[in-house]
Amino acid sequence: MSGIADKISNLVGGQQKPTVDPSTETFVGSIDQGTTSTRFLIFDTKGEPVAIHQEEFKQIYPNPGWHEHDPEEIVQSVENCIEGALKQFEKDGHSRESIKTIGITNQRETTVCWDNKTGESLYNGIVWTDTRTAALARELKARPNSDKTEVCGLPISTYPSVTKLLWMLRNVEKVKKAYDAGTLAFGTIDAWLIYKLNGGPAKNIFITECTNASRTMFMDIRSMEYSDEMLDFFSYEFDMRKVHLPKIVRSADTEHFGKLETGSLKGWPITGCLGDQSAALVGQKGFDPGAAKNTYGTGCFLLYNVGDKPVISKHGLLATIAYNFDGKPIYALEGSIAVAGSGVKFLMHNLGFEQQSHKITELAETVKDNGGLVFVTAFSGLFAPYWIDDAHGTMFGITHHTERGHIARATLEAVCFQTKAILDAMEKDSGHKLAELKVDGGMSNSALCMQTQADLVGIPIIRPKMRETTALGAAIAAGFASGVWKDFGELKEVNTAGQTSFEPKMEEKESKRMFKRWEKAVSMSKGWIAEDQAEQGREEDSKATLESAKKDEEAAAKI
Ligand SMILES: Nc1ncnc2c1ncn2[C@@H]1O[C@H](COP(=O)(O)OP(=O)(O)O)[C@@H](O)[C@H]1O
Ligand SMILES: O=P(O)(O)OC[C@H](O)CO
Repeated sequence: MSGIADKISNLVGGQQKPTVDPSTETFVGSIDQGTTSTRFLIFDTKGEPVAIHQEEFKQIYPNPGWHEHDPEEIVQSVENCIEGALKQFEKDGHSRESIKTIGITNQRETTVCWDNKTGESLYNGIVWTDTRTAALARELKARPNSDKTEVCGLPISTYPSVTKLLWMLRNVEKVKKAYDAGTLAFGTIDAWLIYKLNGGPAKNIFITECTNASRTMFMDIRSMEYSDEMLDFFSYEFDMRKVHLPKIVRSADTEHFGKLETGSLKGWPITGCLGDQSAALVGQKGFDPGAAKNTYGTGCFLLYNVGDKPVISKHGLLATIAYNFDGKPIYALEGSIAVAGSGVKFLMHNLGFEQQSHKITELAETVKDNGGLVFVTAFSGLFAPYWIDDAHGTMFGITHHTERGHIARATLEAVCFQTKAILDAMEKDSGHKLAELKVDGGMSNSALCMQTQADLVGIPIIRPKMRETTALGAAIAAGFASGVWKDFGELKEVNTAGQTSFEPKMEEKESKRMFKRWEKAVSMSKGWIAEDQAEQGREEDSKATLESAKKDEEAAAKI
């Protein structure tokens, strides 16, 4: 159970509350489908969550560098969370009729392929962190005119959805068959959820929201439509126009997202959707150009609002859609870090350090500094601003003095160093220095991590009391579409009370020295996948897929 869930259940104290007249109350539901867990929250109009249910789901790592989710399990987790939160909500005396609308926010880039006749997924979802496409990304980069950042805002890497789709077309028999039959549907998690929650093929609501679509590499970030140039570029082996791509719609919309077709909220409308990092920017009310937020979840993502025109980075950042409520898109510069909380989980699950995340912070507090240890947590290569896909996780500076506390501390510091590198790049791209940085996400619970962050970037780090900002952002999008809130002014009081400010305390000389060591470690973490290994990787991809297909067939034969 998350901190906020603890808080709510403490407030509720297990007691039955008197029933409140639904006509005097207004709430907005929010589905938050993250990388490691799903949540459903119900917010009041002051942006306070009054009910939450959270469920973790399976992380599947079939081979080194591979990371998958079961798409059906994800849908089930959403349905379970809705039921769980609603039960709590009604136990507290509220009526489901007072929930006006529902928003969705989700992990981005993770790619699902399904058959649009049966509505069944054809393979596990390939998660945004997955690096099996490193060789494929290199192959794409080597093609003529492969720098498409001007069009879609993203560099070619293992990260965007397109490489995951191409991999499935090459390696997954069922996906290839659906492609040949003309029934192959592709989508990110928003599209998959909207399709399934609306009842799948019966209704065939096949749409994607624009902040999510901007992570596929198929969308022109200016026109907000699929780009012919991008579709042509990726159509050298398979024709991208033969794959069904969902229609791109705005983030706040009363016409296209449909409604829930099952469960206790059957019939409730969905009127908002945002990729999770865009949602966090909205939840932090980063509506003005120059506003920024950094979300420390499974990964860590810094979004900087650049206003109504995209800024194409020259320093390793991404251009992305921040949100589009009314047909006038707002853009952001983004610095994406692949490993943040997942580094903490790695220490817990792979190295057996502790069993709870906050204990990793406590372990890090047992030492006064990193003891000279630097941990480049490049488990998925290194994302922004470096984009080194052949980097692997590497620890430098180990001596007889090194203990577990140093490793825990270096794990927390890794995300702070990368954030510093991203802020430096952002300053170069935008010509502005941030005055403060707003933060949220699970790992921002770690005061040690946030203090280290302030020390390394030299500006105050502002952490709100209510840190479910991602879910709040989706609720805001849905609430705007359906008239719960009418303008940004009405959100002035939302989530402002009780924030914590971490002020920089470290001497600049020391923070510079630490950062220099980090940069040295980054340069030494490169080149861990040699060309021949990359090729071998491709052969192994095919072998592994054949094996998994064989297992599927054997399982099917047993039924
Ligand atoms: N006190 C803490 N110290 C360090 N890491 C933490 C702490 N609390 C939570 N985390 C980390 O935060 C991550 C979960 O954050 P969350 O925002 O829920 O992620 P997501 O939305 O990606 O699923 C986990 O990886 C967890 O290990
Ligand atoms: O699950 P998170 O919060 O780390 O976010 C995942 C991102 O959307 C991936 O781009």
